[in-house]
Amino acid sequence: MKTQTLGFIGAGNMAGSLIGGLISDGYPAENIVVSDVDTAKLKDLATRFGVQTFENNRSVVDRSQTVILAVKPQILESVAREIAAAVQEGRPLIISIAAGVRETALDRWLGGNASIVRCMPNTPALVKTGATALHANDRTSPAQKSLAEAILRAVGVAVWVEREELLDAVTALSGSGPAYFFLLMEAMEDAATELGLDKTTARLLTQQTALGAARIAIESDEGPAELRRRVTSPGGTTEKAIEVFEGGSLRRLVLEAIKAANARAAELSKQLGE
Ligand SMILES: NC(=O)C1=CN([C@@H]2O[C@H](COP(=O)(O)OP(=O)(O)OC[C@H]3O[C@@H](n4cnc5c(N)ncnc54)[C@H](O)[C@@H]3O)[C@@H](O)[C@H]2O)C=CC1
Ligand SMILES: O=C(O)[C@@H]1CCC=N1
Repeated sequence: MKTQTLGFIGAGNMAGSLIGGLISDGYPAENIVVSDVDTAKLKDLATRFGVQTFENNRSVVDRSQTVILAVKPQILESVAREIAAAVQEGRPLIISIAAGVRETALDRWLGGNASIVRCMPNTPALVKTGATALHANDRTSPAQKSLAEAILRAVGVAVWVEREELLDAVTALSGSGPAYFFLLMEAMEDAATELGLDKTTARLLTQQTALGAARIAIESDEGPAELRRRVTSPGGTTEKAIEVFEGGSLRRLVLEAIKAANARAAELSKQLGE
């Protein structure tokens, strides 16, 4: 996989996260090409990672065995139509990371004969701790599926979903999910500073607590409910905090938030064409 040229159209947050993760996994920078309409974004990625950059999307498609479409969902149709003439039967393999854009719509915009893997990664790909779910259209060969999986697995975990619609749920869970944890971290930091800790100490303790909790959750055979119980001494401090969270319907709020993100993904797909 690392000998093939991998192209990115769109040099924003998610492209930067994937490229950073791939390069730290040993993907040669000279085999990564990137295009964007924003030259400052291209300069940033070239400086940070040493990748080759182009202002023309076709230049990336022409050079690549695999192209990752990393533009906003609303821009994807115009980009796909622009590169359609360069997309032949099954080549290059197209990987779309756009939220809420269906494979059938993308295939139509690309001229109707593309091998498409649609996936939903997340920004922790930058530190090789990404979580990605993938789905492929019928035209994608087993070798192309393995290639897409290898690319995403290089920057974290990668799982396949059976039905494409489930990518909306994945988007709501792990695509957007890092932001939910950051929100909780922000709130915890603010609370700690209100209790008198200085900002630096509050941040460090919050970050390490998040990391520690995630690592225990990953390494333990037990689920989060049991791990939580182990922190919660009867009559102690955690119990009081958990009572406040439960009393404030945190679970209902989380359910509503994730359902709202899921609904937005479905709405995007209706707006952008199915
Ligand atoms: N940011 C995130 O956490 C995640 C984002 N995604 C998906 O990734 C895609 C990109 O999102 P971000 O990186 O956050 O957006 P972004 O706004 O940071 O990056 C998009 C880039 O596309 C460029 N662009 C705009 N028009 C273009 C054109 N015609 N040709 C080439 N490049 C063009 C922009 O200049 C920008 O640099 C979206 O479809 C989003 O749904 C998926 C998973 C997570
Ligand atoms: O907020 C968004 O629409 C994108 C998709 C998942 C994360 N960021």
